[in-house]
Amino acid sequence: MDYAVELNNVSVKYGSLAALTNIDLKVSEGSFLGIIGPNGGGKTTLLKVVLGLIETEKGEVKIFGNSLAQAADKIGYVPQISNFDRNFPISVLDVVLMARLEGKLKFFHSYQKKDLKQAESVLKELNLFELKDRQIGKLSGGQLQRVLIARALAVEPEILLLDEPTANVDASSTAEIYKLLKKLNQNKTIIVVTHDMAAVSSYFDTLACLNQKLYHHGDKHLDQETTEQVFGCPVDLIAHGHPHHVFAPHGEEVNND
Ligand SMILES: Nc1ncnc2c1ncn2[C@@H]1O[C@H](COP(=O)(O)OP(=O)(O)OP(=O)(O)O)[C@@H](O)[C@H]1O
Repeated sequence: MDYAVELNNVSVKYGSLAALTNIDLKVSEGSFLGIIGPNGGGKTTLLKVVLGLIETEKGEVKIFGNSLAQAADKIGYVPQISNFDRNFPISVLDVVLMARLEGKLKFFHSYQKKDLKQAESVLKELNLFELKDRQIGKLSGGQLQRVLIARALAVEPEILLLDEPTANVDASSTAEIYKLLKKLNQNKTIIVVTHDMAAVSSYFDTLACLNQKLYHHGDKHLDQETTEQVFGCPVDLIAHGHPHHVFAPHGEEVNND
């Protein structure tokens, strides 16, 4: 069986800094994978490797069994909101439409009717249609995050990669975004980089822990030893509570006291 995403022995260096070392990661089609790890642990780098945005020092990346070059149009990417210029004078609809042009930005290329139709359909699906003419600087954090998800969906991807999709949004928008992702997961493989431990316990079906090396990939119940290895510090520093309490699935809270 081909995996949606497969990394075999992948290493990445920035100059002399090893960002990823010997990563083996196999993500089954239909997974909802959360990637956690400390700041600077290589999470964004890993997403960029899957997108083919950075060269690996060694190793192999496959998307549905094919090379990246053959599969680039199967992947949608939602970047960290902090990397997005909110002051850019552009409307919600334009942000989503621009995704349809990427990769084919040639002279004389213009939007076709089907581009507009797809962009509008995605905006409707995400309850954003009434905001389509609004300048992106005038959106709330949660709305902007959903616009960036709409942008990624406009290319009709089979795999969706998201980098910290709830970092700048309030609790109710966070729940709304994860519910949306869960719905999208019905027909897409989803990979999310996050620091949101509550989301890990409630929404993801598998978990990967990254700190230059991949310390864990599998179910979302982490033992204390692995967590300390990954984060290099006592777990409650990062989870604000008892780790098993935090990682227990919804409705099955474990009391470690
Ligand atoms: N373009 C770059 N040039 C040089 N070093 C880089 C570059 N991008 C990232 N790094 C370094 O590589 C390491 C991994 O960075 P990366 O952004 O992948 O980590 P991360 O886990 O996503 O971090 P965070 O949780 O803080 O977003 C860090 O030490 C970072 O400083």
